[in-house]
Amino acid sequence: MPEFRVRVTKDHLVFSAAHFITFNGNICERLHGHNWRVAVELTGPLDENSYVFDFIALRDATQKLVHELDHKVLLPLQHPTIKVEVGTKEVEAKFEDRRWVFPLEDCALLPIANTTAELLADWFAKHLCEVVRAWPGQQVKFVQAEVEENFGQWGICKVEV
Ligand SMILES: Nc1nc2c(c(=O)[nH]1)N=C([C@H](O)[C@H](O)COP(=O)(O)OP(=O)(O)OP(=O)(O)O)CN2
Repeated sequence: MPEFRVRVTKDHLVFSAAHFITFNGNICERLHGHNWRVAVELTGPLDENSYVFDFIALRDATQKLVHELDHKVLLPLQHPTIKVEVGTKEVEAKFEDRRWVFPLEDCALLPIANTTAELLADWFAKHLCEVVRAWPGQQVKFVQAEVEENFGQWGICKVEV
């Protein structure tokens, strides 16, 4: 049996956002930004339209997620050492003796452990999985999301539906 996939990537599937990650234990980056590009791919059999999944529906669902992150500060809610406290108007992030305060509306509060390209791809893939699962008649097997942090540097996550 041939394997079928659909893939969507567009010039507008890009979000400009700020973040900082930790790596190698306790090294914490300075706050900085990227123009992150997103591509998504679904694998599965063909339906009665000879589609794996409608490109348009996949594009629009991905665009909604991109919009949630665009022009935001990306903050990880499950980081072991970056502590994020969400107030009514502001968000405070602390790492060791460093502290950042942002307006609440400027933040994307993400249930992930670090804002790496890989974990952002995981966030996209899991949200798209929910969209796909709710789609009538779909038989998609895998959802893959790819996030490019800088030119040619992609984090990729593939999840089973
Ligand atoms: N596998 C991963 N490796 C790295 C990630 C990641 O998410 N997954 N992230 C980073 C940092 O966030 C870093 O900021 C990457 O940004 P980049 O601009 O590519 O790195 P530079 O500091 O070298 O910036 P230049 O503008 O290219 O000098 C690192 N690794």
